[in-house]
Amino acid sequence: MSYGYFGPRGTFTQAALASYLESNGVAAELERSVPFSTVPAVLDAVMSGEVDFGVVPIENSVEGGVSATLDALNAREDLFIRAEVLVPITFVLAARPGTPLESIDAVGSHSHAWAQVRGWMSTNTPAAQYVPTLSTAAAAEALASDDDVPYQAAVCARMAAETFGLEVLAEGIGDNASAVTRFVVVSGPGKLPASTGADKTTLMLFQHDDHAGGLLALLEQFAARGINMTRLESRPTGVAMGSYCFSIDFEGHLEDARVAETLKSLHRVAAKVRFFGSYPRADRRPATVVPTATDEAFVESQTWFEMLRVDS
Ligand SMILES: O=C(O)C(=O)C[C@]1(C(=O)O)C=C[C@@H](O)C=C1
Repeated sequence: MSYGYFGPRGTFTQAALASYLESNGVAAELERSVPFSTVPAVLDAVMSGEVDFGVVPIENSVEGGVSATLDALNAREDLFIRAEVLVPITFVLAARPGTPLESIDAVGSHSHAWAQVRGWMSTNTPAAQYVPTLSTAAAAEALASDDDVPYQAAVCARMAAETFGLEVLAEGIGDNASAVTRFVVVSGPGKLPASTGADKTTLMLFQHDDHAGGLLALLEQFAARGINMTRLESRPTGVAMGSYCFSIDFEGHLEDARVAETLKSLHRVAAKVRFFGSYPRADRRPATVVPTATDEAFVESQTWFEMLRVDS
């Protein structure tokens, strides 16, 4: 199997891939994995078959959904999430060896990373301008190799600073010490990972039109079948101002009766349902299923219904 990730070397995404490979007993595959400089490039490589799996960030506990990933997944057909990985995010401020903190007037990093260190930066380098880069590690790589970069420091992972020979000026600079980013392992069509009892499913829902109660009509399908959602985000469809679709993660697997029933109902109610897969939860936390939403409860109600036909 071959793996691509949002690179270059030293991104948090590479750390997520390393953790995924290790937990699957194939840590050595990291050496052969291929970095791509943007999320769309990772997904294109999966679609073209250049790599079998791609790893991209999808959600951060401080900044929320990674729009670049949600939109890029949406813009491509036949991509499915096969696994998720959680990585604790600890940022360092790195610079070329010998750079004094006081001399820094511009800092490069990924926009998601910058948003997570804003407080520390405004206290410790109040004059520093932000320069956006493609990833945290891209900021570190360019700083180490290019004399013309318009910044003197990068916000990145310690691994990126070490990989590119930068000095760590400060560490643990995130405003929220418990920040976590969730990454997903994506592949083309294939076998759905087996149900484990601790799974998540990801969908994108499209409405027929914008009307009062439109989102409620979609959401009540989940509520009525006892399904707990873990993320809900609206994204512009790009068709017209005010036209939105909804990206949703929820507890459960396609093989669970309550999920199957919900999907069938959503197919009736929504203009379009994109199914991005069911996969094991990284934290292995079992789904909360109320007694009225278990597989047995659904089988029992189906049996009752069949009996009505026979007995009446
Ligand atoms: O730039 C990186 O290192 C990434 O892996 C991307 C990314 C993100 O998109 O959220 C991942 C984790 C951090 O929260 C900051 C940046």
